[in-house]
Amino acid sequence: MRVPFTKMQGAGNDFIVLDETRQRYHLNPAQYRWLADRHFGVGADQILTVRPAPSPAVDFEYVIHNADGGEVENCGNGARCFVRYVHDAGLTPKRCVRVATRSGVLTLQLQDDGRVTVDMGAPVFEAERVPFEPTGLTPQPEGDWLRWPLDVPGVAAPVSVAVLSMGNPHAVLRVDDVDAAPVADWGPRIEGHARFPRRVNVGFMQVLDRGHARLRVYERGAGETLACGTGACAAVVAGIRLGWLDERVDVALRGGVLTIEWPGLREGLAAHVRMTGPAEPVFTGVVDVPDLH
Ligand SMILES: N[C@H](CCC[C@H](N)C(=O)O)C(=O)O
Repeated sequence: MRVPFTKMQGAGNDFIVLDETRQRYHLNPAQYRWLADRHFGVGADQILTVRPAPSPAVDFEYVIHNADGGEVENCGNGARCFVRYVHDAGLTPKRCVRVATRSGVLTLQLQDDGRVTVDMGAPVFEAERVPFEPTGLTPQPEGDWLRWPLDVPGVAAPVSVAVLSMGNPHAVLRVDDVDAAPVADWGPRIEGHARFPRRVNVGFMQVLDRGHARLRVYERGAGETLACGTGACAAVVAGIRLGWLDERVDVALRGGVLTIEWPGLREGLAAHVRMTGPAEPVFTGVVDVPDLH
């Protein structure tokens, strides 16, 4: 099947954007995996699909598939690329766009300097809504929150993780040096941990000062990416609640810098997280997607 696409990236997290506002391609997980494959397909961390608004309350539907072909609830870097795409493609004259995802509605604002600010909604802390299964673990209180001593197979001592959702699940670890962090070793062991029924995105955060952090993320369904927007949001929210960070933080990831703001300790935990960062088109193309099952 011949499918036009636009390749985009947000802080090095890269995407294939498919426009289904005029026709549906009805791709299956094997075909999404093929598209994302960096040797046999186009190559990307995620595939983002633009669909018509499902209700008058939003402008578009925003659908996300990981490189492993699975559909997921949210993608922060992708949201920035989404609004850049729909504006540049002339699908909307608006510079502020509301989109429906599987996990809720996001508001996306194109800034004059080309960056994009996304209202990512409120973080979710209830374990059962992440979802996370803490039964039998003794929480470790810190700041106004807690961490969990996760028993990671093949790792001698329990690993302290903060657990929360940005619509998608996140486990956040604090490390002294992201460059030395065991991302490739611990990432998959935690991503597939039995206490995360829907698996989890794993963030490794180094706190530089109360307004600056470095972060690497081993993403659910994609492996380590150069940046993870929801991961940056989750890491900053965790750092604020645990007493390590102030409410506005510049997060340096391997592919770029994201600014995350969350006034949750001042305005209440239901305060929304705001993320600002880049969104760039890279190239357009047409690809013949094979029949795969
Ligand atoms: N791997 C994530 C989806 C993409 C998130 C990331 N690319 C972002 O920018 O938020 C998950 O399975 O929940």
